[in-house]
Amino acid sequence: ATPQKPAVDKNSLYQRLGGMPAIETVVDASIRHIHGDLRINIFFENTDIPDLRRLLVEQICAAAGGPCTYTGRSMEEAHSGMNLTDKDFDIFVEDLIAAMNEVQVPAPLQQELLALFGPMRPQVVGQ
Ligand code: HEM
Repeated sequence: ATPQKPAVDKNSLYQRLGGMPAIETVVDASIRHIHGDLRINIFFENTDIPDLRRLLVEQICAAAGGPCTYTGRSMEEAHSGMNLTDKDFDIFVEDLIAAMNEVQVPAPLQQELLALFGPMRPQVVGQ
């Protein structure tokens, strides 16, 4: 019989990161770093953080090849009216890296994750 296709590719970034628990750990640490960062935390003052957490987990899980569907808004819509700059984006990425270092994501996997989000810069900045 033909083996059934697995729902989640065993070699996906999702699997190599450590699945859902690992993604939740990364998102929680990232939110902590961003929230503690006086340079950008003002943007989040009216944000429902549990909501943002859920959407970030979905988005990273889906982008990494995991069994999730992102149910949030487009990046343009989510960041519209914020007028984010390249500098803001760089600070955000800096906080993500600090978070991934803290929870000990191996450097090569960090690079893979950042490669998924780097290309979103034009959809996030200047909206
Ligand atoms: C690639 C980089 C980024 C990704 C992947 C990302 C992802 C997201 C996601 C998934 C949401 C929720 C969408 C929704 O509400 O439907 C969101 C919202 C938000 N993002 Fe980002 N984001 C990025 C960069 C940034 C940066 C650089 C800032 C500010 C420095 C920022 C500030 C915010 C804020 C304040 C919200 C909440 C909006 C609200 O309260 O309605 N984001 N982001």
